[in-house]
Amino acid sequence: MQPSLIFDLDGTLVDSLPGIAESLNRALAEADLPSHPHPAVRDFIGNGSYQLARRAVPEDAPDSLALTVEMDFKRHYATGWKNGTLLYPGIPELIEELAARDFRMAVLSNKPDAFTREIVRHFFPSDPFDLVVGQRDGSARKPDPAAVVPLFETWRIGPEGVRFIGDSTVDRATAEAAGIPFIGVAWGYHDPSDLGDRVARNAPELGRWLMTNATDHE
Ligand SMILES: O=C(O)COP(=O)(O)O
Ligand SMILES: [Mg+2]
Repeated sequence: MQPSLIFDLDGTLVDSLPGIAESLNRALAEADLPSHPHPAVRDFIGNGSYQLARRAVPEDAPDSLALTVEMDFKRHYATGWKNGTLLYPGIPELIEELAARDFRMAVLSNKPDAFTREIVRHFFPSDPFDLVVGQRDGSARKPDPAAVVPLFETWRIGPEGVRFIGDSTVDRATAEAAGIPFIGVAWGYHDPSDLGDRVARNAPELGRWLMTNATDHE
């Protein structure tokens, strides 16, 4: 039986850095704050939109300013993501092949839930995921292992039947805390050397690992 697969979104399925950086820098400009180049914004991504804003404003800025920048970021990103989000090479083919082989799949992101769903719907119109979960008020957020509970409930399985695929130390920590085997991807926003000993260099390699692993467990 194939394992069920949890995919991270930003930095794993899609390169969302250009759209995030553009919307964030517009929000910062509105608050008369300096903008950040893309490599800096890349390091702010991973813990959701509030942390994105918090890391982008001066360290001694009050939380109220970070909240304002977060709100304005979301306002710009509601339309801005469309011009600055791209699928990584090989990802649509990989997801299609996994779906054809009856892998059960989900997306778990720290991105706000509405954006997560909209982006997944846009890039994966065939609806290959059983569940798409983003960040909602009051819901558990990666690296809290409780974030994966809705997926276990949907699939009615425990961690041993699941694989977690992500680009960040946040994903790795979530998987480890939940007892799920983790596979890192080297093309995202974090140093691959921080992602453990299974880090795929490209989508075909990830596909081979996932499909071989499936056969191993049959
Ligand atoms: O937007 C973020 O901060 C992170 O999003 P991700 O969990 O899909 O990588
Ligand atoms: Mg990510």
